[in-house]
Amino acid sequence: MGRGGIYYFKRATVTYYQACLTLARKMVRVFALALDQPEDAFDGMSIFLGANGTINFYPPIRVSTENENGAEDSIGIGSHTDIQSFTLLYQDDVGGLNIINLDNEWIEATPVPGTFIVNIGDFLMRTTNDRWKSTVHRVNTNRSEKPRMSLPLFFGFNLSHRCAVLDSCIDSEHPAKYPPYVNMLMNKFFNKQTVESK
Ligand SMILES: O=C(O)CCC(=O)C(=O)O
Ligand SMILES: [Fe+2]
Repeated sequence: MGRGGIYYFKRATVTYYQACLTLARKMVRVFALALDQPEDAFDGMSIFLGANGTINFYPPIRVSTENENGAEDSIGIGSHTDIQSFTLLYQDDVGGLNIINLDNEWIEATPVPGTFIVNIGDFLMRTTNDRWKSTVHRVNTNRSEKPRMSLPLFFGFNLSHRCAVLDSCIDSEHPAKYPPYVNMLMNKFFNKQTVESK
């Protein structure tokens, strides 16, 4: 890519990122209503937020090889949940993303043109007292002919936000499972500092 290419790449990336943020800020209003909260309940938490975007590239791996343990080598992403509030995930048409459904089975998240996948993250799961579950997902080795790309935007509430389980997610059968807490990313950062300074 020449220098001009980098310029257009940056411009397209920033434009995409900003459009995702605009969409995400609209989505938190839908989420608030769905959780029986005032529409603007999350607005103030979505200002100085931690929102990271990445571009994931999965090269095609046509030849299957074994590592020293006899297991098949893989290049993908192991099963995990995203830690922020939610993820807006664009994937191209190659496929390979799997999620665990409510029956605890791995299923394909088959690409649907013109759509995003929305993965609930751990932070929103805690905020909703586990009413909304963070999605366990993984990406398999790309065995297709062509490279795969995905663009996740991990949308988190304000890093300093001290958040409690929403009152609308608590009742006599569902007492609050979590004490008030500061945004997890911040906690993670502090924990890391503490461990490293020991
Ligand atoms: O590539 C994908 O479809 C998912 C990527 C992902 O799970 C992640 O970056 O956290
Ligand atoms: Fe993920």
